[in-house]
Amino acid sequence: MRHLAKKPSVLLLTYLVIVSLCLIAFGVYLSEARRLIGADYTAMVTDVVRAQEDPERLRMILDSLLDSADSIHVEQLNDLLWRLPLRIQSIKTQLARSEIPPDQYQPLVEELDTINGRLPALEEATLNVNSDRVLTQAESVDLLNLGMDIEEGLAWSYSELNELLHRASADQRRLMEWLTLALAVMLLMLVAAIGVVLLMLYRLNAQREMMRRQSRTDELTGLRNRRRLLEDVGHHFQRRDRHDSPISLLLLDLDHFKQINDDFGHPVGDQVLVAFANLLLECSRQTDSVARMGGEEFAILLPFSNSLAAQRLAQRILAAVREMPMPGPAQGRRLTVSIGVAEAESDDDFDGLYHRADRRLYRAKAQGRDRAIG
Ligand SMILES: Nc1nc2c(ncn2[C@@H]2O[C@H](COP(=O)(O)OP(=O)(O)OP(=O)(O)O)[C@@H](O)[C@H]2O)c(=O)[nH]1
Repeated sequence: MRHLAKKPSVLLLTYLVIVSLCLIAFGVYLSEARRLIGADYTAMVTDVVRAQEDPERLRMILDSLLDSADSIHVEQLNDLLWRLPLRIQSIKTQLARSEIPPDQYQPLVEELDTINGRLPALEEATLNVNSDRVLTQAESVDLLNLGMDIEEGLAWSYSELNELLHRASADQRRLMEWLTLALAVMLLMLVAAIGVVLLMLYRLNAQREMMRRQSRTDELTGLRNRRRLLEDVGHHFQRRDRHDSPISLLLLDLDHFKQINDDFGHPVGDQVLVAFANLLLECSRQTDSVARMGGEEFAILLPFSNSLAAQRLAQRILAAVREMPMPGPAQGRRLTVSIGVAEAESDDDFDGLYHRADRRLYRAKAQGRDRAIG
């Protein structure tokens, strides 16, 4: 992931590939789903099951007719002969509209057409049958043979058709299952792709935020650096202009810090700087901006504080530094700080305020250090 995050072009490419796959899969799903919606096998199966009763009924009617040439049997036969072509035509139409490949049902259709073509012969053979005219033995055998041929043809066609429809229906169900699975996988991929992109955005954002924080933080002490202090200054001076509230600045410089470095080494000097930074945070308020300006020079910007409040803070810091426990080898060494204090005048900008505080810091050094001049 970290590896990928370094290569936005690879990420973009990966994302595009995933999205393209999703779109292709979705397109296939749409076309297949549309194709399948047209095939209503349930209705066809119902029709065929009903049609399967026809050959049985034909056999029964013919048996009855050969037993007794009653006009009711002739009527029943005529009714069936009228319905059979309609049924055959309806099934052919439904097959033509279905998604079943024609080569699979063509032999059945041909058989049904043949049967359809033989129905008039059956009708003709029973045309003159009535209670006054009994069929001869030869006529009865012909009628029976013709009837059995038709009956067997119908039974075979409908049974094959029934099986074909069940196969097609099972294929349809299987395809729907695959399509549903494909859709689920596609959605998962989409969700994963979006997740990856969001995660990357989050990481990028976190990195940018960390870099922004680092660029405005002093690495050693964790205090604000000069850049961050100048940002705060802009903000506080704007507020001062709106509300006419005072702003003061403390510039602090550790006394003879070079000596600490020389006597105990640079790492101990670093520890002293960190301890001093913590002390400044403890002495100041949340709203104050405590910054390390560089080396052993620090600044505290005090919004809503006049010179008197700033002097009081400076005195507190002077006292606290004198008492500050020194790290490890420097224990027992006394640390002091010199402070320049200034309050912004009404037409002051930050440069003016800074220079006044800096001149006073210089004077504090010149007058023997370990003091604040305001
Ligand atoms: N340990 C440490 N020392 C630093 C760092 N930055 C600056 N210094 C040292 O701070 C010392 C500053 O010395 P000077 O400018 O002579 O000031 P000083 O010794 O404090 O004397 P006065 O300011 O005149 O009281 C130098 O020795 C720098 O090397 C830092 O990050 N860590």
